[in-house]
Amino acid sequence: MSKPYLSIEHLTQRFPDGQGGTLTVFEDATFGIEKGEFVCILGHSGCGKSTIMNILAGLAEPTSGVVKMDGFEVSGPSLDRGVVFQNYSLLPWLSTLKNVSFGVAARYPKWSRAKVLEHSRDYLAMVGLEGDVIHRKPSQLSGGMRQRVSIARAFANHPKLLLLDEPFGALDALTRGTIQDELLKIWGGTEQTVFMITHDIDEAILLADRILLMSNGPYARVAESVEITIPRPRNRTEIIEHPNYYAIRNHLVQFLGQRSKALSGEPSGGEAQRPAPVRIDKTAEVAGDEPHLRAVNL
Ligand SMILES: Nc1ncnc2c1ncn2[C@@H]1O[C@H](COP(=O)(O)OP(=O)(O)OP(=O)(O)O)[C@@H](O)[C@H]1O
Repeated sequence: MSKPYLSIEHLTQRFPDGQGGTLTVFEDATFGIEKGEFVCILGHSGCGKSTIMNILAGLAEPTSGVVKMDGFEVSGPSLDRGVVFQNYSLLPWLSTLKNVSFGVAARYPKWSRAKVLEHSRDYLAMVGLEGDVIHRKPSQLSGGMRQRVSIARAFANHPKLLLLDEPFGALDALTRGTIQDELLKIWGGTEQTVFMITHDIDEAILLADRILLMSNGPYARVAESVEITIPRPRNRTEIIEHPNYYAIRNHLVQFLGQRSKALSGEPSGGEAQRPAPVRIDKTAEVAGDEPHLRAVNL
């Protein structure tokens, strides 16, 4: 079997627990992501989602295990991997426009200055930032605006892998909806692979091809990989009418409410810990087709 585009193998992270002992956040986590896939990860606070993302970004080293992208081991940050953090991490001494354009200029060194600026402006406009505001420094923007700059900066670089850590958390519902739609549009028109942390179940169902479910730490696991069996294009008002919507949603809620606790706390014993695939498809049942309801209950 060929390896997935992004391959996470035996990933283990331990930290000193502050009391002379060791905290094992996760151990031998093993999963893959295909090129062009949109994958969301859900799990309770502290299970290790940001730790996984930092490792995928090349910003942190795991205790052991490897991450390979396109066959090459990830080590250190790269323009191929774009990151949007919860805390937006903009450069405070640069204007909004320059916060975006400096990355674009690095990504496309042959572009003229005018082209770099035009491209950067287009991406800022896409997240609703136009006019005078793009010449302001980050400190002169609201939290939601800063978050939008950070999103524009990551998207404008067309990274092969887009890593999003709760990117819409600071946004009001309306802006959030608009930017989710923009994200889907950008992603749909490219071969970009997206890995996104969110705490919002409905957002995950709207956006993802697959949702990875993490059990609680310590010894957290990427326990399930739930396929979102709802065709695209998806629309936030119509998606809830789809026969699979509530079946999938209930499965996710049940996992986060109950099984995430029950599954936590077991050392791996050195075995690769792979998520169980879950496919819930009520439409196949209705059609009287062969049964496709394969929800795996561990
Ligand atoms: N540098 C560090 N040193 C010690 N412990 C750490 C360090 N970084 C993270 N941790 C611990 O690792 C665990 C996982 O943290 P992480 O931030 O990855 O969780 P998370 O799932 O992203 O949480 P949240 O949803 O709240 O952002 C937590 O128990 C945290 O306290």
